[in-house]
Amino acid sequence: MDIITAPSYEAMSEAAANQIIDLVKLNPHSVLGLATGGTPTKMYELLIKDHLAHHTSYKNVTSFNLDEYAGLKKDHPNSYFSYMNQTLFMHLDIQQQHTFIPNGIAESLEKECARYDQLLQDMGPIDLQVLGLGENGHIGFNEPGTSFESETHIVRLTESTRHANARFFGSMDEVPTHAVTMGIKSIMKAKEILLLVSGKNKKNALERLLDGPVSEDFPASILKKHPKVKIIADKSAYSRTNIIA
Ligand SMILES: O=P(O)(O)OC[C@H]1O[C@](O)(CO)[C@@H](O)[C@@H]1O
Repeated sequence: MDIITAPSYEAMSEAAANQIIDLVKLNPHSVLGLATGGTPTKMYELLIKDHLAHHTSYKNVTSFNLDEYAGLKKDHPNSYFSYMNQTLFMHLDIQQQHTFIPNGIAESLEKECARYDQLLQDMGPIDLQVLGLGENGHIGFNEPGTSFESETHIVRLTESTRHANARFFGSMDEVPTHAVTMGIKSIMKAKEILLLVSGKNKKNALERLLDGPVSEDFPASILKKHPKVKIIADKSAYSRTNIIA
């Protein structure tokens, strides 16, 4: 794993956006794995800015999102479908039919998981997977204890994850209890992984990732086994090195 420290959240986001822009310019048919949450929002803003200023085109790009809450309609303001549309897709020339997000209101979530795995198999592998890091080490919605062999599956969210995400909802009661997420095995199939870590509340998780053992108790630790992982952390999340992005 390579780790780069950026002096600020903005610099971290810029380094991440540049990596995506370079990839899409090099291969306009790239398959991107995308994350939601607070961490990548600035990166998405910078992708839009670049698209408007320099016309980087996404019309042949395919994207797969990591996860979606179970039980939220697509047009719910807190669904990851809404998040992706508003934060990124509607501002780019990406084709909606090339953007994939698990359907959290499918009649059978089990069948939805199988459908998503099939799509990943048919259209993958993902060229670049963007990840955020949960305070408890989750990646996607793969909570501690998830099998490293997992593919897309339904998860019961931990109280700590629901609590961390309650800031996006009116109250804790409104935060869904379950989600559909790409599994660890699916994430590990990506050719390249970009893990973004920002803020002091992620400091312990990042230290545990770097110093701790590879264990299902801490899902992100599996990234140590991937051949091509870059971590970009801002200074408040990691201050051990002075390599600047
Ligand atoms: O970027 P945040 O909001 O801290 O979230 C970290 C991770 O947690 C999730 O929001 C899932 O809980 C991921 O989508 C994200 O990558």
